[in-house]
Order: sequence, then C-alpha cells, then structure tokens
Amino acid sequence: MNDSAAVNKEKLMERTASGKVMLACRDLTRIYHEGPQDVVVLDGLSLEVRAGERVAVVGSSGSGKTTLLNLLGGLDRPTRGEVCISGESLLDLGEAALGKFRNRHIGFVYQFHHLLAEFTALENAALPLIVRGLRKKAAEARARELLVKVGIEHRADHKPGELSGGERQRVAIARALVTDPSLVLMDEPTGNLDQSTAASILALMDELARTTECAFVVVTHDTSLAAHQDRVMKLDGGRLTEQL
Ligand SMILES: Nc1ncnc2c1ncn2[C@@H]1O[C@H](COP(=O)(O)OP(=O)(O)OP(=O)(O)O)[C@@H](O)[C@H]1O
Repeated sequence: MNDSAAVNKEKLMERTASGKVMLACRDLTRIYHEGPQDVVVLDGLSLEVRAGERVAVVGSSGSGKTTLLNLLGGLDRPTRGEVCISGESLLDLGEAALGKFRNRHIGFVYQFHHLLAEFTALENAALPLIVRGLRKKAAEARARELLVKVGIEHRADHKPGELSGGERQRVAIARALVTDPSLVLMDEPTGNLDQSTAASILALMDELARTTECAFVVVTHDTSLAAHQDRVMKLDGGRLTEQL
C-alpha cells in the first residue's frame, strides 16, 4: 500500500469510528478476471452512510448492485479500494475475524434467503445469536420477538420448505435483524411480498433506523421502496450518483 492509500484508510477508519458515519468506502473497484475479457463492474466508487440513514441503490440489471453489496458486507474483496464499518477496515480482517465482525455488526437479507432447510423458522432466525454464543432459550426468545415484528410468528415451527416465498423472506429479515446490527444490507427485500406485508417491513425499517440508529443499504428495482429511503443512489458505469 502506498502512503496516500494508507492515509486514506486511516481517515475512513476514523470517520466510521465516530459513530456518526456507519459505513464509508472509497475508490471501490471490482474487476472480474474469470471470462475471456476482464469485466470492470465497479470503477472507483465512493459511498458514505450515516448512522440511522437508509440508502437505496438502484440500477439496471448487471450494473453491479449485488457485487457492491457483497463488497460492503465483506463477502467478496475489491480489486482496489477500502471499505470501513464502525472504525474497522474490512480488508484488514482475516476470514475468521471477518466472520465475527459480520455477526456482530452486519445483517444480510439476500435475494435467495439461504435459510437452513432442516431448521424451523424460529431456529433459523435465532441462528446468528447461537453462533455468537447465546443460549438456545435466550436466542429463541429474541428471535420470536422479531418473528412477531415481521408478522410470521404463527409459522415459527415450520421449516423453510413448508413456507411460501414471502414467508421465507420475512424469516430472512427477522434473522438479519435479530443481532441488533449497526448496518443492514438488503438485496430486493420486498421482492416476494404483497403490498401490505411490504409496508409492514418498511415500517419496521423506519422504527429501527429511528430507535437503534441502524443504517440500511437497500438494493432494489422497486421504485416505491427506493423512494421510501432517505437517499436514492443510482449505480451506473461502476459509480454511484445521487438521484434527486
Ligand atoms: N463471478 C463473476 N465472474 C465474472 N463476472 C461476474 C461475476 N459476478 C458477476 N459478474 C458480472 O458482473 C456484472 C454485475 O453483476 P451483479 O450481479 O453485481 O449485477 P446486478 O446489478 O446485481 O444485477 P441484477 O439486477 O440483474 O441482479 C454482470 O455483468 C455480471 O455478469
């Protein structure tokens, strides 16, 4: 790392350690080398998200939204650039430390929920707390509260295979929120939900942003979901621009 990159990283770590800025990334670049041609998906992108702020990321199919979420959550590493969350540079962390960091600070809602088929909805929602070392009873009590909030408590004892797409989505949202994360990354969180369930998820996000200062980065094609966030950023040509 050259001197100016090191200074840049120190600054980002300081900014996100203050508690006001939850997430900061600079010069984020991701080039895929897998095919016959290099594909530059993100090209020097920067973003800051404050505590309690909700940011929508929109963009055409293939513009790199999922790639961006994966980098912000430390599920993938950038070709170049920095991602800092809560005073920590994700690129400094090895796999085990990164896993711990994610469990402590970040909630994920993926497009394909990744629920464990052999576990019930309640057990799935409680899993991040079990991983953190909480006893089953305490973890499940907290998970049940979240299932109530997302309106799926009546299916607590059902396994994912016995749930509809929208019901699985809600379990995934409960699982993402169960650890009281400081940052939640969502990929099309309301994609499978009817209007009234989607509205209740939006209300829950509002409540959390207000009461816990949790920050959200929400990737979506849903214009009403995007309009509901504090800021809408469009991903195009590998960079973000604010939509006014
Ligand atoms: N592992 C990979 N190897 C090579 N190219 C990839 C890889 N993953 C993604 N891409 C390419 O990167 C680009 C961005 O993909 P990404 O999934 O981030 O887009 P997206 O905006 O989330 O799309 P969608 O809205 O359709 O989900 C696409 O052109 C895709 O083909």
